[in-house]
Amino acid sequence: MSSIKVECVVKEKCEIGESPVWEEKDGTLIYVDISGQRVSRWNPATNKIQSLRTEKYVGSVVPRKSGGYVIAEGTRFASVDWERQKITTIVNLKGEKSTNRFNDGKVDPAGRFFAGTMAIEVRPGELERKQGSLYTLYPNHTVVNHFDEVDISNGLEWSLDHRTFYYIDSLAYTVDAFDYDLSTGGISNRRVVYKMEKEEAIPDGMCIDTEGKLWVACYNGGRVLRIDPQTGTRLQTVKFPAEKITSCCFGGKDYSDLYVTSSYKGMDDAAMAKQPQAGCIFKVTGLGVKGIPPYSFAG
Ligand SMILES: O=C(O)[C@H](O)[C@@H](O)[C@H](O)[C@H](O)CO
Ligand SMILES: [Zn+2]
Repeated sequence: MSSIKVECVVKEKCEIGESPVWEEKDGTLIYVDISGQRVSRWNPATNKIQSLRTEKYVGSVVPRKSGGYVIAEGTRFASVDWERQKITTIVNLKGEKSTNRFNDGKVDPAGRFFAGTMAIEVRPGELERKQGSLYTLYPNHTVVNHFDEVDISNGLEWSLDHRTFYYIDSLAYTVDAFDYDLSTGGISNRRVVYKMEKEEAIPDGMCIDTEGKLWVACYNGGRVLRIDPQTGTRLQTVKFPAEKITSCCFGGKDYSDLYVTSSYKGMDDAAMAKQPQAGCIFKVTGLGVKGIPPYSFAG
């Protein structure tokens, strides 16, 4: 039995930390602070953080094959030239309400950037329902809207054989699956693969391990679950000293550490005093499983 250790490694807090991605070539972790409006890059070797301010709320950041990053920010996809610290619009969403914003996103195994939207929250979890959509930015910069009526578009992942797309609309309290057509990026045949239990609260970001199991961040649940999407069962629970756990990714040597983001937005002084590490990024070691390298946007 391995011994699991949870440690707060990024102490500079995020209001809403999200979208962690491990960069193998530099040994760095990129992530966003959604409402803090920044994209950040943390180097564990030096413990230095570089940040770039965004104009609007930034839902997610992904690596780009040609260098730099792509972000889903406000209602646009934009490229980030990290060297020059410059953000440039790739495409603005057409027909998206200005009261919406991008949330979580991830690149598929063919280099397409999937990201969804939601209404801007009045307070965490309080928002106009069914306003969001799921989009894909293709490498040729066309944008496809897959479906709308989403409450809070969140975690995305692909099965190891690339034939299934996993997706979370948070307020459905489920993890869903679609058949995935890797050649076109098309999705079909939606079904539920996991239903959250009450104390697991709101499903948020997620990632996959090399055994095809999903790690699901539980917002207001202070935990990450390992679930088996084949059987719909929970295999493991890892708890954190912060309730608002937002997302996770594998990283570090051989992708054997789990990096977990969190949020302190909406917490009062009493809650902050009880959870002084809310907003940190945690590292979980000793899980005995590994993740897979992230994909990069191909356009
Ligand atoms: O982290 C995210 O994906 C959203 O941007 C957050 O705002 C929370 O999910 C939300 O507040 C939960 O209700
Ligand atoms: Zn999220």
